[in-house]
Amino acid sequence: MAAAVFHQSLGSFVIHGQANSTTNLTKLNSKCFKVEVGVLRKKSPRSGNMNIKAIQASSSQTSVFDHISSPSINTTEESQKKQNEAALILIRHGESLWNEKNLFTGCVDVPLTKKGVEEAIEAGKRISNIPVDMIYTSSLIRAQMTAMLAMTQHRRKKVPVIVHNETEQARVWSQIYSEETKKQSIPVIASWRLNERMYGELQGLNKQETADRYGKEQVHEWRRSYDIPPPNGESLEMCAERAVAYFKDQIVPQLQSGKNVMIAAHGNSLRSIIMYLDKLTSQEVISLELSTGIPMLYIFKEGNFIRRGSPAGPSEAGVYAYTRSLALYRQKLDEMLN
Ligand SMILES: O=C(O)[C@@H](CO)OP(=O)(O)O
Repeated sequence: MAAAVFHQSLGSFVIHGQANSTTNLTKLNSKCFKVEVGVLRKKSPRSGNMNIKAIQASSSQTSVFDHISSPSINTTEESQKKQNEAALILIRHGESLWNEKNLFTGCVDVPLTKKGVEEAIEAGKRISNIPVDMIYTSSLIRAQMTAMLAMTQHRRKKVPVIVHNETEQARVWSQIYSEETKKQSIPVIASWRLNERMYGELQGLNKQETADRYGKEQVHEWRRSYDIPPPNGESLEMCAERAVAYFKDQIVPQLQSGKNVMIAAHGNSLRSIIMYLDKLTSQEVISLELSTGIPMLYIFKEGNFIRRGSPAGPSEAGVYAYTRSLALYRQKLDEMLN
């Protein structure tokens, strides 16, 4: 079960899955207290001012999430733009073979473990009622596997199709010649800018052995500080320069046009994006931990990102109560599929 936890003393929070997960490095102490998933009022003043009832009452617009076949719920691109509302799902990849071995991975391209595959499928179940129009992944296989496995669970059953624009030939050779087939597809765009932070000379080293050798504090600084890079690697700040820039340049315009977006990426590239979305300070981001395979939902509305936390299940009431659009989308899926 996912939970978001405030760290009272630091005023920041962690997002984690199983308490005993090997990838969850967060130690919860007595100063931490749980809050309802997705209601991070303290760190999200924009969302903190709203309660669910108020939001239900205020969201009387027509749906922006509807690309399913019923004509009664289709909206034009123009009205989507006007409404300016879209879902944003972030997923850290499932456990990789090097997570399992406790090795620094960074930009080394290793696949998921069996547990990672299961985590990705579970993540997919949790978001199976949330609309997805575009998928962004890093160029690394663990993020791409996660996105594809998660989408096998989506109730809408659109087909994720990797966009190949790396050369003109690749672009031409991967064309789809049916408008109907295109409509039933979800473009998947892979970019190295969403890759894990490049871990430099730590890549391939065992995390425990490195801590034994250089000291726990030094290794924690390399792993979690904002601006201290590991030897010949990227600091979180350097990672943010490419990942957040990509998010702002490529992904925000899609959200602004009403497209619902899923991003499958990595612990640190997502930490940098969440730092931007939640306006965390460089001190607060130190305590931000993401477990493997836990989806997190934001609503983009009127230029703001409103954190909705992690859907614990495909029908979690809180998620759907939040916007009329999401509730309608889910209802239409129920009607279509039942
Ligand atoms: O090894 C890595 O690439 C990352 C993510 O698994 O590790 P860390 O938790 O140290 O940032």
